[in-house]
Amino acid sequence: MKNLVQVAGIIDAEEAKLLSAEGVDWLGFPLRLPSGKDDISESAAIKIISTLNTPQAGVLISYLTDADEVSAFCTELGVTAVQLHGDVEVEQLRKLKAKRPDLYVLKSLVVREDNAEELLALVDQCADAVDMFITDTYNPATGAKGATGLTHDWSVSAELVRRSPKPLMLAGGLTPDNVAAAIRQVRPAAVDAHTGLEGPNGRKDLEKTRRFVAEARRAFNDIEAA
Ligand SMILES: O=C(O)c1ccccc1NCC(=O)[C@H](O)[C@H](O)COP(=O)(O)O
Repeated sequence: MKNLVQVAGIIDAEEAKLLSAEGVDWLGFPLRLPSGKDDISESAAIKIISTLNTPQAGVLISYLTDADEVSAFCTELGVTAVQLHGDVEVEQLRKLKAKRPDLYVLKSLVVREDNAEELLALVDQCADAVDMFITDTYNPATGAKGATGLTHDWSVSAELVRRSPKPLMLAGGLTPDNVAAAIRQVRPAAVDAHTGLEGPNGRKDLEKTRRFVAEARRAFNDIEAA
């Protein structure tokens, strides 16, 4: 799996249609968030996911940590990929892969000021139990681990790419203006954006999405050719 573009935080069918038309590969649905403030209902997400055609896919973004619960929720939603954003134990990751070999499992690595060594150790520990890692940015002011709109030190993500035997998706504060530079520095297999593609009304903006996809594709091509 490489050169993939994901956009997260889908709020309705109209937004999903816009993203699909602009060539976004994976659509991320954050659901059952600890805040209790999901942007979309589960029934609306199920409807949208049922309209997506392979290789396009819907991805559950979740803080669930129990393999059985994750598996059941993925079945309910009809997703083939799940992004685990919580502190999931490696045993649960192994259990999930054993139970659901059909499910593409992404494990988040949330980058803080001083946790690079911890994340490198996590990669060593979990790599056999996941299909992909995703780096994201911690916001110390709010405690948020996702959709912060903040970039992190990309040299940490680049080091994680070099260390990981599994592909890595880069997220955290990516926009049409910085995604190409991020790809050139980090050399990830995939990129993801959420708030950086929103307009003032909080919906994904057509021009930002179009530019993000074009810039990402161009940079992926460049690093492949180099
Ligand atoms: O997208 C969310 O609403 C979300 C909420 C809580 C945890 C994770 C979440 N999303 C994970 C993602 O893949 C986001 O796109 C990622 O955090 C990047 O967001 P942004 O920095 O706004 O581009």
